[in-house]
Amino acid sequence: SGTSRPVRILHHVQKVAQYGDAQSVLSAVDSYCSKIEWAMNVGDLKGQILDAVVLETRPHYVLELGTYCGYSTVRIARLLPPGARLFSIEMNPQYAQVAREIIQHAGLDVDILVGCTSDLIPQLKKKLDIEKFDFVFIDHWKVSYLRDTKLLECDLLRPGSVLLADNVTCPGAPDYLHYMRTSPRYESQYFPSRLEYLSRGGGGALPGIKLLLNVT
Ligand SMILES: O=C(NCCCOCn1ccc2cnccc21)c1cc(-c2ccc(F)cc2)cc(O)c1O
Ligand SMILES: [Mg+2]
Repeated sequence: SGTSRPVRILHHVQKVAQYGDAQSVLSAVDSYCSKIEWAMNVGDLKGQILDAVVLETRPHYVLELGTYCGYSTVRIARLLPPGARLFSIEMNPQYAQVAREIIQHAGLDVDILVGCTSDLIPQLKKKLDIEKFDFVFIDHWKVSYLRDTKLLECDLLRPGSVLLADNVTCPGAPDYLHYMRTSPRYESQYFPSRLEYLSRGGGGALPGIKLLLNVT
């Protein structure tokens, strides 16, 4: 098909979600990805963990690594107090544009930075007039989690900053997981969950088989 999966998700959101209503945007993405085609959004089950951590942290400066369609970006932004700033890094310009339109449909204001984390993170201090990030959501290349966390440690984190990472067991970020569990700099907590959109809601391709085909 001509369009990309994120574009098909955007069209669904624009068709069924109420403009300015973040919850209806999240529900539209979740119903599309449960019933029509799987996509790698953090999803509603893990999204509830994300919500709880954001609410507990009450962050003012937030960084997200891996925007994709902007689903987790909307999840985070809808819970931030006015004046808080959310920056999200996406390397794929097409995905970044879809995310901007989904975030706009939710009535939220987020800065999407297009590029690779390894290039952008060292520039953030200078580029953005911010001191430190209070909360970081990590959901990009699993092989880059540890390297980018160490880049963040060079002066973008403070005592009490919270990092939350998706997929540390599936697909997995074993080096990151080991580092966070053994480094004296961090208190680590593991939230057991399930891969997004796998509980069969009926309809749509059986995601397990499709996913395995994709993975192989
Ligand atoms: O791969 C995943 N996410 C990453 C996307 C690329 O991110 C690239 N990327 C985005 C900004 C950015 C900035 N710098 C460098 C790379 C940068 C990802 C994959 C799965 C998954 C699970 C099971 C399967 F069978 C197949 C896939 C699930 C997830 O929840 C994920 O998040
Ligand atoms: Mg993920």
